[in-house]
Amino acid sequence: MHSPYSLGPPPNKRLDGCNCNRITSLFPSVSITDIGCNSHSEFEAGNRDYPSIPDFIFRFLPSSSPDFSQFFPFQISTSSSGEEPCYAGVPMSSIVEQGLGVGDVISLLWFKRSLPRYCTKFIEICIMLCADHGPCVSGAHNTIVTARAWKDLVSSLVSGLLTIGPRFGGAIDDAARYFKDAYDRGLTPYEFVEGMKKKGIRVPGIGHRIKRGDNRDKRVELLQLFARTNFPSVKYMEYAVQVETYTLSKANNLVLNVDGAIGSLFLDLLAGSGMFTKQEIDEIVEIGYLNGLFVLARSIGLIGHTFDQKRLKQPLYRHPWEDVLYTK
Ligand SMILES: CC(=O)SCCNC(=O)CCNC(=O)[C@H](O)C(C)(C)COP(=O)(O)OP(=O)(O)OC[C@H]1O[C@@H](n2cnc3c(N)ncnc32)[C@H](O)[C@@H]1OP(=O)(O)O
Repeated sequence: MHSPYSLGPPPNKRLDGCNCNRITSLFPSVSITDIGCNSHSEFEAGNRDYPSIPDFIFRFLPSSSPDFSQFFPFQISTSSSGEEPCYAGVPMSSIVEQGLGVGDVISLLWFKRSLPRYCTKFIEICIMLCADHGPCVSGAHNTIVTARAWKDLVSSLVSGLLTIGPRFGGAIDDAARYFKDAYDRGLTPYEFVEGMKKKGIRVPGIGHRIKRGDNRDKRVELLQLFARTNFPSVKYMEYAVQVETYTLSKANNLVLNVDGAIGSLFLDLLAGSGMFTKQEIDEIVEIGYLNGLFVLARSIGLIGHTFDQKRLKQPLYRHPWEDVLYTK
């Protein structure tokens, strides 16, 4: 009787050796003749005409087989094996012909699906608005100091990126996590904020060094305007605004910051677009996809700061000693 594995085309000549022995041990129902090896003596002679394990799996094992995916520890959605690369199955030519943008590419590569245009436009606005915030913020400062030490582009870039974290640009995921949990549990802003205070945790997405209740962050306003105009629902964002109203009653610097705006609005995108199951939303929030938006965006600005320092041939940075309090 024919094994189901023997239905594929005959193996091509391969350079990576005969794996008959390993294939037959991985798949006990496969005989060496199924995969084109005529005898063990050929196998023992190290005949190189027979399929490699990946070749065998691709060509002989049905992709519906429960065994299939376990043999691919690197599972990717960018295919480079055909005539042109594909992102999550969408060929590059189609991406270009349809006039898609970087938001669409992110939706294909990160979320593995084509999202509606208002979603990909929102992603693009996040990236544009977070690309730079001047030279004085943590990331740009580090990058500038490194570039002025005449380090290369990659070193300058990563020295800035490494400052992204809970206090600077890296609070988007936590903002999404905490706002989602509080909203889904029906907590009032008072219960949420005071509960966080009892736990000794600052509310992620709230607070700014410079911005105040009477000097709002323009980026937040722009994101809110776009979402209110284009999203089917902004319930998480409205909840974050209610939290902000409460925190502003405590201190004038406790505004909804750009991390909090992106975090809450991305929850609205995930929940309102109808493109994600509840389980997928929970997984995205748990894994933490959203800080990636800030990392990607700010890389644009940090690269610009590196080029500025090199073009202007800036000398080695030395911090003014007047700032330093020398103690014993
Ligand atoms: C692009 C961006 O980087 S946006 C910022 C992303 N980060 C966050 O959202 C994390 C949460 N926020 C924070 O940690 C802060 O608000 C920061 C780091 C953003 C700004 O902090 P600063 O302006 O330096 O405020 P500072 O640390 O001096 O705090 C002032 C007071 O406000 C309180 N406070 C500040 N932020 C919060 C917050 N998110 N929740 C509750 N209380 C807060 C502090 O406890 C402090 O009060 P205390 O002195 O009685 O303890």
